[in-house]
This record gives sequence, structure tokens and C-alpha cells, in this order.
Amino acid sequence: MPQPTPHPRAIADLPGPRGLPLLGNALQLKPATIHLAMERWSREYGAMFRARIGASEVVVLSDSAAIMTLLRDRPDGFRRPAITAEVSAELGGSVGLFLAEGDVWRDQRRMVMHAFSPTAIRAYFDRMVQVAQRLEARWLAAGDRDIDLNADLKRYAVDVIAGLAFGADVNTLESGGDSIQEHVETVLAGVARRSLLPFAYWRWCRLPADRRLERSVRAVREATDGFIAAARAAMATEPALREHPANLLQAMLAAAEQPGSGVDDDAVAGNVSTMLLAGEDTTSSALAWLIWLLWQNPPALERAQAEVRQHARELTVENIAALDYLDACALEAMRLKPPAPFLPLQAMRDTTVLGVHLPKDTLLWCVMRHDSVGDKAFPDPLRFDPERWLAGTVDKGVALPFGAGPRMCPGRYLSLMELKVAMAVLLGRFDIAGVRARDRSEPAEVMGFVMGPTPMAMRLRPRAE
Ligand code: HEM
Repeated sequence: MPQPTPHPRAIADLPGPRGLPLLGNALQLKPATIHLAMERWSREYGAMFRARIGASEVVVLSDSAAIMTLLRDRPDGFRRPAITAEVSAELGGSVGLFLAEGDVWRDQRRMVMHAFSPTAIRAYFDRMVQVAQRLEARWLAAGDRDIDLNADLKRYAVDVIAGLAFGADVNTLESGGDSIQEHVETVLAGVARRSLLPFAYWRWCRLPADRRLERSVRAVREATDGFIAAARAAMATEPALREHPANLLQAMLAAAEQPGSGVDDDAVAGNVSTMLLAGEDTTSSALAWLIWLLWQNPPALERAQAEVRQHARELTVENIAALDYLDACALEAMRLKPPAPFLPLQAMRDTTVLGVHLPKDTLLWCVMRHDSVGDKAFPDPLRFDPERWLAGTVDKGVALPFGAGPRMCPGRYLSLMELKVAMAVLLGRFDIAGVRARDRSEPAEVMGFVMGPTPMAMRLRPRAE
């Protein structure tokens, strides 16, 4: 006889931290460490609990199998929370791939995936090497002085993405001062902060931080318009670029000209800023953590150095692709220090998750670093052990640094290549003399748009060839 389906529980039945009237748990959460609080509560309250930030109730989920099911059920079952798109629209942002939903997302995704394919990234490889060589020159010029590691890695990431996606040589590595990278930084931090605040105070009163944010939004917009104008001019001079675009921006402009493409000028502008924003902090944070973890684990550092020095004396696509141990180091670093430790979602329809009924519009936070640092899937889970990725026994559904399902990060191939090229320069051309946090014994995790380390200083000794 079929068993009666158990009646699903309601959100109100879920456990969770006690909060205050009106504010909920807002005072227990600081934006910079919100991921740590969610991870701590996941350990305390289990795979699914509820919390409240101001008026918004949030269901927090840390079971990797359930998370995978939700991530795969997009764009129809779940979306990114509407609040992030609202905050961005309020700042005058156009919708790019990260914030697009439904059919608009489908049209944009097709276009972007094409431009980020392994073949397209390979075609850009020499430009990436050129940017990495500027990084090398900058580090050589530092002599035995401290290198501002976080800032230099951000410059590297911005220069790579601007070159790849827009064919623009922004060269923040060699220019000082008010660079686009600093404005991107301010916008990322500002949007992340506003998306998490319990009240939209800036609609009534703007603080200096809000004025700074608006200035940076204008600066990013101007840079975006400049990239678009340059790409249009190149395409006017060389019409063949419509058929064979040289970069993502030209591909988008060509697509926007096609009737029925679903892509218009606004979407092009939205994706230019999306790529700048999505491509900077993510890759630079992953790199910074990787360097720190290698410095903390001398045997792994030695092995990575030996691999680079043996196989990648010359920076070619083939040599970089052969750096398997470095690949494993990158995956292990992102397992322990994921740039995106949680992914917020919103239900598009009534649904049931782990036996709990979630009405349409429920906000869900997927805690990505829970099972990935549990001992069920990873023995001795807190140890930095790149070897585990080489054995081929890792369950790839548990550590998901790039998300999963149809909205999985389209920049994953680019960023892994970018990481390895920068590491090949660092480990091949220098010996590391020291890496330290600037103002504490070891770097702390700070959540902005992504989770990165507090500022770090690095000292290098050039290797005599
Ligand atoms: C180590 C580097 C990176 C990490 C860890 C990372 C991580 C992520 C994650 C977790 C997501 C959400 C996936 C999901 O919802 O399932 C995402 C989405 C996205 N990423 Fe990345 N990312 C990285 C680099 C990049 C780069 C270099 C670019 C491009 C320039 C990029 C562009 C995007 C875009 C456009 C989306 C939205 C995709 C969509 O909604 O369809 N990312 N990334």
C-alpha cells in the first residue's frame, strides 16, 4: 500500500536564532562576516533554518545535494533575489547576465557562453601573458619592498578581463591613481552592502559612502561607454568584425544588430559592466587565498614551484594546461576559501525543499561552505591537501566554487587559466620571501561582493636564471 505523503513542515516550524522585533537578527550580523555567522548557525541549527534581516525572512540551506537541486532548477524555479536587481537599477545599472532572468537571461547566456568558450579564451592567451608580464615587471620593480598583494591582483584581473571582453588595454598595472579598478571596487562593495541592509536608508538620506558609490557608478558607466564607442568604431572601419568578432563586446554589438536576437544596446552596456564587476574580485580573491595557503604549506609550495619550473618556463597554452598540480591547488584553495561562500536565491513558485513548504518569493541562502569542509566528503577536511583532487575521488557535487546548473559561472575556464598564468609568473620567476597580513597575524575573511582576505603584503626575490 502506498505510504501517505507526510505533510510538509512550514517555515515557521524551522529552528533558528532568536531575533528582535522589527530588526530580526540584523544586529547579530555584520555585512563583512555574514557568511561566517550563517556557517556557524548552520552547524548549530542544522541543514535548514530560518533567520530574519529586518522585514525579510530568509531560509538558510547548507545541504549540498538540496542546494544542487535548486541551482539546477533555474531560471524557472529559482531566481537571484529581486532586491539585488532593484539596488542595481536604482543606481542606473543596465541588466547584464548576472541579474537577468527568464528569456532575457536565456538570450544573454547563449551570447556570453560563446564568447567565453575555451577556444575564445585560447585565442586571447597571448594578451593574458602580456598582462602577466606587466605584473612581473611591477613585482621586479618592487625590489625587496612590500608588495600590496590584494591591490596588485585586482589590477591584474581587471586588465585581463578588459582585454578579453572588450579588447581594451586599460593597463591599470602600469597606471597609478584613480583607476577603473578602484571604482569597480567601490561599486561592488556598495551593491553588496545595500543588498544586505535591513532598511533602504539611502532613499531618504545619503551618506558620504553613498555619494562615493554614485561617483564610482558614473565612472564605471563612462568607461563602459568608452569601450562600446571604441568597439563600434573598430567595427565601422572593419565590417568583417561583424562576422568574426575579436572579443565579447564586438560579438554582443553584432548580436544586438540582428533582429530577434533579444539583445539590445542596454543589454550590451549591462554586460560590459557585469564582466568588469564579476571578473575582478572573484579571481583576485581566489589568487590571494591560493598564495596565502601555499605560503602556509611549504611542501605544497615546493611541489607547485617544481611543476612550474619544470613545465612552464615558457608561458604557452600547452604548458599552462599541463600544470595539473597547480590546478589541484586552485581547487583546494577555493574549497577552503570560496570567493562565493553563499548564493542567495528566491523561489519563483511554491515548492518543497527538505520536506519544508516554501511559498513563492521565499528568500533562500545556500551556504556553499558547509558540506565542502565536512569530513563526510573530505577526510581531514580543514587540511590544505591538493593531492585529494589528483586522486580523482572527490565528489564534485560537494565543493561548488563556480555554482552549478544552467547559471554556473561562465568565467570559470578563463579564471582558472588566469590563476595559473599569474602563478606561473610568481613561482617561475620569483622565490617568495614572505607573505603576511598587514595588520594581524593572519588574513581574516571579509565579505564584500565576494569573500576575500584582509590586506596582505608579499616580499619576493627574483630568481637568477
Ligand atoms: C575564481 C573566479 C570566479 C569564481 C569563484 C566565480 C564564481 C561564480 C559563482 C559562484 C557564480 C554564481 C553561479 C550560480 O549562480 O550557480 C558566478 C556567476 C557568474 N560569473 Fe563568475 N566566478 C569567477 C570568475 C568569473 C569571471 C572571470 C567572470 C567573467 C568575466 C565571471 C562572470 C560571471 C557571470 C557573468 C556570472 C553570472 C552567470 C549567470 O547568471 O548566468 N566570473 N561566478
